[in-house]
Amino acid sequence: MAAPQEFDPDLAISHKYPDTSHSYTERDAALYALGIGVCASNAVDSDDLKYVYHENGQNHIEVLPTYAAILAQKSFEGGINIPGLEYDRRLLLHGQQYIELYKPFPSSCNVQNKVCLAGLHDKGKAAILEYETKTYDKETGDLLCMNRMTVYLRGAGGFSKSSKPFSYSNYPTNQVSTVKIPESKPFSVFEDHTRPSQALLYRLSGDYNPLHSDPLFAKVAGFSQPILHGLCTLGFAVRAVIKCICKGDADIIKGISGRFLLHVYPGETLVTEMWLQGLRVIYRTKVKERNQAVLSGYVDLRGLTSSL
Ligand SMILES: CCCCCCCCCCCCC/C=C/C(=O)SCCNC(=O)CCNC(=O)[C@H](O)C(C)(C)COP(=O)(O)OP(=O)(O)OC[C@H]1O[C@@H](n2cnc3c(N)ncnc32)[C@H](O)[C@@H]1OP(=O)(O)O
Repeated sequence: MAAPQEFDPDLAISHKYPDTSHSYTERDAALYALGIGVCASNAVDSDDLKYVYHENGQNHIEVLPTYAAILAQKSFEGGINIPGLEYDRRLLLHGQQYIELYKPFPSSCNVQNKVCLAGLHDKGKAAILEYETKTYDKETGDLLCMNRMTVYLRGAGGFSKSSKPFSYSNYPTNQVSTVKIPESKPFSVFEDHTRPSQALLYRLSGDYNPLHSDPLFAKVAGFSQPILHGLCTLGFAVRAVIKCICKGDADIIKGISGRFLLHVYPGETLVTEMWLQGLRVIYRTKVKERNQAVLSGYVDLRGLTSSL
């Protein structure tokens, strides 16, 4: 058997990832919307219906801003590959997601992704990888969105060659996803229910990691049952912001950031608290049954709706 390759973080950073292309249709966008709870408790909700149905003669269905993360994840369908880094794929967790939105998404589109490794950190007990993906409309060449996905690889740290832990990032520190939760009463609170089958529905949008569907795999990964995709929880949280702060107008969202603090089990109730600070909405999502915070972050707006 060949000896494991020694991991060289500098080599990993300089590794070039190939561009990838894919297309999506209205059906993909609607399936995604259903996967993050759209219309689940009210099939005629006026804020929700436009994401799954051509209401009132609407020509196209609308695409939710968090669909940006699905566009980026398509580049990782073969799994995460970082040259020379050995890791147990069962111990991989989604740590953070950062999204910049430049244009509303067409209801169907051919897109091209350009990917690079934007960050790599040795946390001793874990390695943290940050992948930046820029997604372009292939026909017009327009940049639609940028995602930075943070992957937390339990058990894969300890690769630093000096006593100072290896840490590299190619972006400004003010874009990190940790937020200070205000001590004041939230501006708005929204409660929503995930279903026991939520992850089984959500995975059809492209993340087929068995952590979210296979009981045995989930146990080996350290969970009593399959857990919800982090991006599904993020989708629920941003829907709460769209409903309570944007008054249904998702086009006013220009940026989204979230840090996954704890796993969610499908079927649990999500309570999202929101605080308005200028054009930034700070949010925190808790699982009601366990009274534990599972996600926190912010949503940046282009402006406020006049009804607020
Ligand atoms: C494998 C095949 C896949 C194929 C599928 C195709 C797609 C592939 C690409 C997609 C990749 C995403 C896959 C999606 C997976 C999921 O959705 S998993 C579910 C969502 N995520 C979670 O449920 C994780 C919830 N969070 C936690 O459980 C914990 O926060 C943690 C991540 C385990 C960390 O906890 P802990 O080990 O106790 O950390 P600490 O001791 O507090 O901190 C250590 C350092 O790490 C930093 N850190 C902590 N948490 C995070 C985080 N969430 N994100 C980023 N960084 C984090 C922390 O700051 C510490 O650093 P220092 O401060 O420098 O010490």
